[in-house]
Amino acid sequence: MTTPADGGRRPRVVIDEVSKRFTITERKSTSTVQALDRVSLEVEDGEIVALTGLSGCGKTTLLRIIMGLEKASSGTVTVGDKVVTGCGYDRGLVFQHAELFPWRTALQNVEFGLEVKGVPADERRRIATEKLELVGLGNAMDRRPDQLSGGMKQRVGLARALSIEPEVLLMDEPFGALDAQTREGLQMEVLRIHRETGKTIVFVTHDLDEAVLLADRVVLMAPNPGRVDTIFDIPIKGPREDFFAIRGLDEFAHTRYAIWSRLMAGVHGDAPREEER
Ligand SMILES: Nc1ncnc2c1ncn2[C@@H]1O[C@H](COP(=O)(O)OP(=O)(O)OP(=O)(O)O)[C@@H](O)[C@H]1O
Repeated sequence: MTTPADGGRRPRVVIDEVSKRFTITERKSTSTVQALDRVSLEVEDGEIVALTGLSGCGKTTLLRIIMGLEKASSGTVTVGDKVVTGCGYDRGLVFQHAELFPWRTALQNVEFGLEVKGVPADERRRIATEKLELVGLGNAMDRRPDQLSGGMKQRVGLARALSIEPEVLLMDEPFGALDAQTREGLQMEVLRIHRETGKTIVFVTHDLDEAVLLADRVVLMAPNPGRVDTIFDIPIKGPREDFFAIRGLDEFAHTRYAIWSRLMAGVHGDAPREEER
């Protein structure tokens, strides 16, 4: 790890040998699932990292441990200079479904996290308005969730996560439930917001296009037990918003193919563990 003492940049998130075992009780029998096995990963300040891999490889569990919603069985997660022991305002989470309060307007939903944080009313309104404008919902702030499209609800969820000014934005398949066009619009929004705010972003996706289009690095995980299989550096430099142009690049096709091949090797059971290679 680099530290300020040696002149290097300090990683924003350090995941150190994190393991997670769940105990499952079904009828009269008890079994355990090794959801994560000694996962280590460092995420640089301002970096975008995608977690991908087969169903059940522990992506959501890892994200929830970073968020502090789940406790690791062993190992630690450090965000900034603090070891994670629970939820905190330094991290914001966007879920696959925005989970908005149906009786509150978009503005009031975004204000909710700020209310919990104890921010005074006028300040809450100012911040919530600013974040809704940032995600392009300046004209729909007074609508309730049943008056918003799926994409608009996700934008409210994004604004809500950003309103507490987290250092790290965590997103669990944030666009997985949206149609292709809406999804692409939101992907571009995330890149624009990242350019404007410089937030560190860790997101879970099953969509390899999304992973390669948005991320600086893609972490491919493998199941049984959940672990890091391979980390891919994305060699596409410069602005990413022109998805049409990016998809036409050789680097895009090659990297996507490399991740897909490795993923398929796991599906067919011929992917040795890192230490066995
Ligand atoms: N609360 C829980 N109790 C018991 N087992 C759990 C719990 N949460 C997750 N698991 C198990 O841990 C493993 C990893 O689950 P997790 O949801 O993290 O995987 P995932 O990679 O996000 O899957 P998917 O891509 O299908 O969403 C799975 O075997 C799952 O059944």
